[in-house]
Amino acid sequence: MPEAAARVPLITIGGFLGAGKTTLVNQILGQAGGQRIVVFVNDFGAINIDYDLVQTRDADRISLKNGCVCCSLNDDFVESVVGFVKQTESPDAIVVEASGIADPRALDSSLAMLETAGMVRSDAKLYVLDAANFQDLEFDDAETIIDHAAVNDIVLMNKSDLVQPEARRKINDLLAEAAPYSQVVETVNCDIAIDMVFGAAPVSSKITKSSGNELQTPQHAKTYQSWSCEFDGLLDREKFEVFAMSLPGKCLRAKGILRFSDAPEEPQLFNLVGYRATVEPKPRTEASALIRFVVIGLAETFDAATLEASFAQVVSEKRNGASD
Ligand SMILES: Nc1nc2c(ncn2[C@@H]2O[C@H](COP(=O)(O)OP(=O)(O)OP(=O)(O)O)[C@@H](O)[C@H]2O)c(=O)[nH]1
Repeated sequence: MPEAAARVPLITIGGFLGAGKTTLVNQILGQAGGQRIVVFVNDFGAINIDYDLVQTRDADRISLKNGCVCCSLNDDFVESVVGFVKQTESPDAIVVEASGIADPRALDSSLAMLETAGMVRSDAKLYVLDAANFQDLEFDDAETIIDHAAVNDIVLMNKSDLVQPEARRKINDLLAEAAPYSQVVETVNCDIAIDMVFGAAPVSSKITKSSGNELQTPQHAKTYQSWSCEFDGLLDREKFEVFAMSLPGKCLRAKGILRFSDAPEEPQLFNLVGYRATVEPKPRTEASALIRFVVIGLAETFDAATLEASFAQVVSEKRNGASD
C-alpha cells in the first residue's frame, strides 16, 4: 500500500445550483502554479457545460455525464480515479466538483474506498453557499442548504459582494449552530487560498449531524428536471434577452455558451442563478464552438416543451445539431 504522504490529495466541492463551484475550481487551478490537478466535473443534465469552463487541459478534466454523482456514478468515478492515480506520472491533486443537486454525503463511501485502498488522501470537503440566493430561498430549501453545508470542512459563504452585512451575519449564525466544526469563509468569486484547501485536516468525520439513512441511500430533497440543446448556429441577441428575462420563476438555473449573429466570433457565457442573469465573454478553453444551453428546474413546474419552443424562436441560424 502506498505511504500516506504519497497518496494523491483529493478535495470535493459541493454547493447548490449556481453557487460558484466552477468558479472555485478555476480559482484553485489558477493558483496551482504548474502542479497537475485533475478535475472531475459532474453537471446535472445531458450537456456538461461546466466541463467546458474548467480551465485546464482536456486530458485532466473528466466529465461525469448522464446523472448525478450522488445517484449513479460512484463506480465509474472510483475506477477513473484509480486510473489516474496509477499513471506513471500521477496527478499532484484531484478536485471533484459535484452537481448542484448532489448531497455532499453521497461521495463518502467512494472516498472511503479510495482511501482504504491507499489511492487518495481525502483532504478538505468544501461547500459553496450562495449568500445572495440564500435570502430568496423557501424555508425547507434553506434548511437543506444548511444541512448539506454542515457536513463539510470549509464553507465558502460566496457572493458576499451581493449581500448586506446583516444578511451575512444571519447566515453565519445559522452555520455556527448547524456546523460548529466547519470553517466559514466569506468570499467573492470563491477567492480562497489554495493552501487552505489542500493539506487541511478533514474535520467532517467529527460531524454527527448526518443521519445513517442519508448516508446509505442519498436522496434529493426534490426532483429536478433539465432541458438542454447543442447545435452549430447563431442566436438573435435581442430575442435571447427577452427569452432570458422570461426564465426566472420557471427554472432554478440556466447556463449556456452562446453565439450571437451580431458577433459570431465572440462566444458568450450566459448564467442565470435565481433572478440574477449575466452575459459575459466566454473564457478561452480548448472546448467546442457549438452553442450549448441548459435549463434546470423543479420537475413539478418544469415545462420542457414550452422552453424548447421559446428557445427555437431565438435561433437565427442553425447548421446542424441535436437537443434532448
Ligand atoms: N457577484 C458574484 N457572482 C459570482 C460570484 N461567484 C460566482 N459568481 C457567478 O455566479 C454564476 C454561477 O457560478 P458557477 O461557478 O458557474 O456556479 P456553479 O455552482 O458551478 O453552477 P452549477 O454547476 O450550474 O450548479 C456565474 O455567473 C459566476 O460568475 C461572486 O462571489 N459574486
